[in-house]
Amino acid sequence: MSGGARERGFASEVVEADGSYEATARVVDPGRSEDDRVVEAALRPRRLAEFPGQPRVRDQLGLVLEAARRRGRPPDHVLLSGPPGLGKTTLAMIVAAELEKPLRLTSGPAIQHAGDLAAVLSSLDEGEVLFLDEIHRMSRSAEEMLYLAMEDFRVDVIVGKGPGATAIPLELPPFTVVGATTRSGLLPAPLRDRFGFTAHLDYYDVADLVQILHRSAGLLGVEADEDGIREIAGRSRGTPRIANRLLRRVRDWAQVHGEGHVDLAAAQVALALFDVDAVGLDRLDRAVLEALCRRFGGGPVGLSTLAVAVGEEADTVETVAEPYLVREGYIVRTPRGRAASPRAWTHLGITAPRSAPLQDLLPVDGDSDDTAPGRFGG
Ligand SMILES: Nc1ncnc2c1ncn2[C@@H]1O[C@H](COP(=O)(O)OP(=O)(O)OP(=O)(O)O)[C@@H](O)[C@H]1O
Repeated sequence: MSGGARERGFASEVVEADGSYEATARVVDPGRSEDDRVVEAALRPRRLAEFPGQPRVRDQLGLVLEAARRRGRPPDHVLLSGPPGLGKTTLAMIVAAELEKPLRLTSGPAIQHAGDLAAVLSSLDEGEVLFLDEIHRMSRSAEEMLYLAMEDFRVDVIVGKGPGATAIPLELPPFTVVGATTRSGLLPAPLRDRFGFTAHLDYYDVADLVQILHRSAGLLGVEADEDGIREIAGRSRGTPRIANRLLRRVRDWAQVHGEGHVDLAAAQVALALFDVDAVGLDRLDRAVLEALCRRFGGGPVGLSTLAVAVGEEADTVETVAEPYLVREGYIVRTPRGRAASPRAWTHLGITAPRSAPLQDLLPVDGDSDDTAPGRFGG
């Protein structure tokens, strides 16, 4: 996000300070790496009509924006939720482009004090779009200031300290907030209520990813055939960011080992080289499944024991491998630990022992956030 902002020279840009987009060696990581940062700016669809997938969100957002345009007023504030890499930043940019207004970008972690937010809000021009990424990570004091600003287009600037402090109201021109979050459950209700339009982005199905990959291949000048694109789409975990990244790795392979043409064979060999299997699992994912099935008879086994078995930190297993494995139904989180589901045994090509715990285990309630268990129509 911030790299793209810099390239476009937006007037106010706040770079996220928490390292949440830091580079990662995992080719199937849904987070943004440094390498992605550069390429993503070029691959983002610019208008709603060019945005493949998420048809409901696209139609609803299109209606909200068109109505606002006809009224000549800024639209309601927009909240976009969903896992990383599905297009929240892209849609925020599209909102501004469709309204033909500038976009300001900042993020929750960058707004730690109400004063930080006041500075951004007071510099907005009429109709501008303010993109607040990771909005659930804003400080409480900034959140309270945002309620007022979103509802009444006003901020109270506190002058002075202690008993002598006074609040000076500052009128703001009407503007639109586009908030993005991977954890909508963490947003306080009063903040959520200020958004007139809320959309949840879901994982993409393979057909949508195929469309996205064809478009990206065109923009990158990569020759790619349908079978090659399909193969990449099927391994992309329902996530456009991962799809675009895998396409670049297959293109690299094709350029070094062939004529640069992305076809089925190139996709299969290149993605095997990068340890991404036919359904998008990587080495860590498979290590977790192998340990669970081969060493612990399918579980249930505690997270820390499982982590030791795969030689990783418990936190890494829980936050990096587990969300996708749970979402796709390979493992189940139970009150007594992690258990392999029938899909895990099938994927490893092992027959589950009769004693394997399959049906009698219930998932733990309240485990989910926007990044874990969901649906992937791949
Ligand atoms: N529907 C789509 N069509 C084409 N490309 C897409 C689509 N959605 C996302 N992308 C591409 O995927 C990449 C990641 O998208 P984006 O940065 O908008 O995701 P995000 O949801 O904001 O992620 P994060 O939560 O990490 O900020 C970009 O290169 C973008 O162009």
